[in-house]
Amino acid sequence: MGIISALLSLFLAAIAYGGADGKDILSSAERVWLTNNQSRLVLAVETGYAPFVFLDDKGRPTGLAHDYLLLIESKLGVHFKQRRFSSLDEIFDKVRSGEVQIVNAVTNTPARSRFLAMTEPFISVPNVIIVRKDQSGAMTELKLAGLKVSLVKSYAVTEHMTNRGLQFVPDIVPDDLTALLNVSFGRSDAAIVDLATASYLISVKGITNLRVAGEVPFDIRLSIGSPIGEPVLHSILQKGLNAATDAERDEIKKRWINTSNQSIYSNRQFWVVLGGVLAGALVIFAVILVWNRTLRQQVAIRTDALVREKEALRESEAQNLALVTQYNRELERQIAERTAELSEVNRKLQQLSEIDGLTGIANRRKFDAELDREWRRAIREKRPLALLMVDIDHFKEYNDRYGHPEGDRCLQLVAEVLHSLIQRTGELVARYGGEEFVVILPGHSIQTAGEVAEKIRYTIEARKIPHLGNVSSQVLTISVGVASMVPDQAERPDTLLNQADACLYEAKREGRNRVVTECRIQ
Ligand SMILES: Nc1nc2c(ncn2[C@@H]2O[C@H](COP(=O)(O)OP(=O)(O)OP(=O)(O)O)[C@@H](O)[C@H]2O)c(=O)[nH]1
Repeated sequence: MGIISALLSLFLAAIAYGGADGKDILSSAERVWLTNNQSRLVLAVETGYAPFVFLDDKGRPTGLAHDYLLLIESKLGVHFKQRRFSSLDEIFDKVRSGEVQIVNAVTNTPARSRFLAMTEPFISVPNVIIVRKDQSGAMTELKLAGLKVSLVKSYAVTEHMTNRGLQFVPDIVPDDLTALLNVSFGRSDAAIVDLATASYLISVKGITNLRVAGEVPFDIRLSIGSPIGEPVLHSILQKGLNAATDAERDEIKKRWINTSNQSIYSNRQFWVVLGGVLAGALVIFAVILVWNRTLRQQVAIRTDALVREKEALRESEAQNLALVTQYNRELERQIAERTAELSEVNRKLQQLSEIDGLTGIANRRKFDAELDREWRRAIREKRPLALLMVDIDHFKEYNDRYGHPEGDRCLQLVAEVLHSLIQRTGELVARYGGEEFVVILPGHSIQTAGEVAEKIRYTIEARKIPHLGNVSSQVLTISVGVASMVPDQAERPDTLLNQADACLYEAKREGRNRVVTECRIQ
């Protein structure tokens, strides 16, 4: 039954583990043992031993030693149960009580070797001398003489340094960070801290003024410990550790220990990166230059096109303006022409409206307006205004005997005579209606007006125009009524008109062919 169980375990272990090359690094017995005991194996995880083993921001175990343990787990094809502890002393207690079987970051000492079996050290970290950057030169243990040096209490390296009879002034501090800060703030001249811890704390805490100045000949050598009573486990852990390749070890080391205490400028990778960055910058610069030039060319082309468009627009506007100006001038000329024509037409219309169509002298409308004007002027100037009223004698007889057209010619003849005799400024001859004419004589007294009237009468008679109907003389004659007065505001032009008309009536009554200047209004 025992043999069957062992074979089954071996079979299950073979199924559970599948190495990359298909070979198990453990012996069959070890694999069986591991499979049977894996559930009781507990890995102690120390939570505050940075950078070797500690908890990250999210509370997950991490660190250099933890990475080694993960690597070993991968090599062995197992996953150990974990328990967390805040101190190594606590872990040792649990090892002694059998609750912890694996301690993954522990330095071998004679005391510890009494209950822990240690693997070969998987990492050896030098203890280094840390100084401020403003302290130049390399450091050795001997050069520490006379300087104040911070060392961490109960560290093996502290015991080592104090037992060497060196002439420095020891400053014992509780932890690595205090030692580093003492140097950073000038409270100590130097600190002895392992390179991994120094590198980790300087980076994480952002301490920028420290540098590694040298080493002390005492390394930290970390091993994986297992209870002294578990030799198979010790062998398994050692085999897992042995399976780690140099490349894997280097990778873990690089991840946690910054060895670039030398100048960054001596780092080839730095120059490669710098070269790459510079080359990239050069390419970007060239691209920007080309782009810039292309943009400038495009801007120049576009600007040129815009200038040409603007010029064309300006020319077009100028042409349009010239056309509009020319058109406006032509319009203005035509308007002026039309206005002049209209003025002329209006003037002619005005004239026509004031001229008698048959005789060509002023008509009744013109006469009324002129009489009114001269009446007011006479009032203003207090001068006399005279009026002649002329009527052809027996004109009905003339028409009847010679015909109406001949009558018209007779009227035209009388008008012509009147017009030829009445020429002075302000004087006016008008056809009053039918065969009656009127003459306005501004400034004439009744006497001078009578003289003018007589001259007219005489001239007409002297023409000897045959008028057989005019029984007394057989020629065309006229009768004239004359009136003259100095008008005043109280009177109207009708007064003068009525007076002249009354005199004309008197002339007719007295036998015609005569001038009457004095009469009474009936
Ligand atoms: N041919 C012509 N005759 C006109 C015109 N206007 C008026 N007459 C005529 O003039 C005449 C006036 O006649 P009457 O008023 O009787 O006066 P008269 O014959 O001149 O008589 P007395 O004035 O008393 O001497 C009428 O026969 C009208 O027909 C006109 O434009 N042309």
